[in-house]
Amino acid sequence: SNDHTNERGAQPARGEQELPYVLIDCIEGKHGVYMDHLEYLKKRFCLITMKEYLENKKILSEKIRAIYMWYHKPVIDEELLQSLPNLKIVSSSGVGIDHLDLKLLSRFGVKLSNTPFVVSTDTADLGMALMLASARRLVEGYQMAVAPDTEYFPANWLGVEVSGATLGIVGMGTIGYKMAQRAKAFEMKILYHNRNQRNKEEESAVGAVYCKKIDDLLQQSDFVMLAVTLTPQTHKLIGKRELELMKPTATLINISRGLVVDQDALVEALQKKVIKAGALDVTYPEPLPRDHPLLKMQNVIITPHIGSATEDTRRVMMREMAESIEAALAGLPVPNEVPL
Ligand SMILES: O=C(O)[C@H](O)CO
Repeated sequence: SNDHTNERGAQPARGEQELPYVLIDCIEGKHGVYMDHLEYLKKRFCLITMKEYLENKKILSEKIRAIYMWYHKPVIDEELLQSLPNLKIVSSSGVGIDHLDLKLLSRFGVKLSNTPFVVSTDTADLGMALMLASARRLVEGYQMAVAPDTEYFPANWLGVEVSGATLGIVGMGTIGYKMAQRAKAFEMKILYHNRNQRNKEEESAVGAVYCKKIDDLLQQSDFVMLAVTLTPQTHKLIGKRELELMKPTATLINISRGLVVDQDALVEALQKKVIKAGALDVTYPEPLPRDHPLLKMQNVIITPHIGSATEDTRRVMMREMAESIEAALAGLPVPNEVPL
């Protein structure tokens, strides 16, 4: 796909500036960036796939100046960094950076950028969708509606009410706050737990009440929404003890990272009805092995890590990633730079 040419398919003419070399994986197939975006990228960069890089390491290693890390690929390790002496920036898609070793990047003097804000609206929308779908049993309802022998019994097809219920948001960052804005429109009572309390204006705009202790939030919420970043502090934040603090009628919704929850403890809590239901956009691993108990439970909904998966958002993400690379290579302030 790439013969180290510029957008017109020709080697740059003498005197014409060579496009900066950017390492990218997954430019084709179902994991790839969109074809029209690829055109956009090719106008700005000389794209080198991982395969091409490995085949022509000697020629390419000094030329590559940026990595376009689309959905955690290529995997960046010490060996790769060592082989790229002129690498200036890793531009990573999405908000989460738990797939990267920040200390390693900083040791190699490589900058990092992500796309933190553009994903928030869609991810909050998905949190809402999971909460509603779980509470109103949409997946089961669909299965019942399309079953060949279906019969409708209005009296025994019951979910739980979302409006007026208490939503506990764990992690009141950009996504958490957007969740609160949506939940307000659903007339929910909103509790939140966060490292730092939001200011009074922000709290009162959405009617959110701060719980300094996560335990208070867990005990009072009908829906617990996880919207924290995965860090050593939030790793398995929700375990057996926390699940037991939740109401037996409560639902756990996870739109952050699978590892924020002790998944074995969650399976057990759902099996034993310690909590009512789970709605998960994230698990570990992803996807789960096909025989995993979470895939067989009636009270669990799982989506395939699609928080930011709308066409519009993914397009903005791709563009922002390219802009961060251009800025870094031009020595300009890098939009969405992650401090290392
Ligand atoms: O962090 C994000 O933005 C998504 O989960 C994809 O990595």
